[in-house]
Amino acid sequence: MINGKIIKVCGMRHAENIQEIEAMQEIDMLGFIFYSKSPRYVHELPGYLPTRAKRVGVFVNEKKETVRMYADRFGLDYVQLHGKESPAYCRSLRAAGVKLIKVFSIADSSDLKKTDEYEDSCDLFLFDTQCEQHGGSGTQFNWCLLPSYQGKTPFLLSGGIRMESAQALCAFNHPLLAGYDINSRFELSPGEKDSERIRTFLNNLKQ
Ligand SMILES: O=C(O)c1ccccc1N[C@@H]1O[C@H](COP(=O)(O)O)[C@@H](O)[C@H]1O
Repeated sequence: MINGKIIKVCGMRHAENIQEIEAMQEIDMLGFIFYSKSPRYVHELPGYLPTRAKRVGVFVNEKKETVRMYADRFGLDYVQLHGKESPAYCRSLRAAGVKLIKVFSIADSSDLKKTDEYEDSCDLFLFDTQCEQHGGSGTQFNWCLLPSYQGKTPFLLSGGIRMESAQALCAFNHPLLAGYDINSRFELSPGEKDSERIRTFLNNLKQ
């Protein structure tokens, strides 16, 4: 955590890279993408999985049985849902013992209204940029829309966060901002994170 905010690094898949990134004690969550159309898709069990950082599995409109299978096989602490999953779908996975992050793609403030029916069904929301590929666009959305979020579920901020975003992130606040999720802007290649860039970003967040 940095300044009380969760730090999540998403799109991991190589054992050594996972170990290297997990060694940064500020990082709380590591994400694994189980969406086969993603360039970060995890097609085989990595030789190392995090033991300290929480494991987050990312899915898009997947069958519940498949999500449960991955949750068991990878020992997932959280599932992060980027598709059109319903509140009932979220509740039923949560009842099976996994924590739930529901993603909302934000293009205008009406998209924030969609969170209403998911209150009490999720542990965290995640606000991301609207894009065709469901996530990993590397593009930032307009954070100025977020003050109109008046729900009660804490949220992670995502979508195109990059090293240069640190100053703007420090200046941005919301009572329910729980943390930041970084992904494609910190890569050497899809699914391989650049530890130096991440280290610099974390240091900049501390200032
Ligand atoms: O990264 C992907 O390829 C991806 C594919 C499908 C769904 C989600 C995906 N990633 C998530 O997208 C957001 C934003 O990423 P970025 O910073 O814009 O690259 C993040 O939560 C990733 O977990």
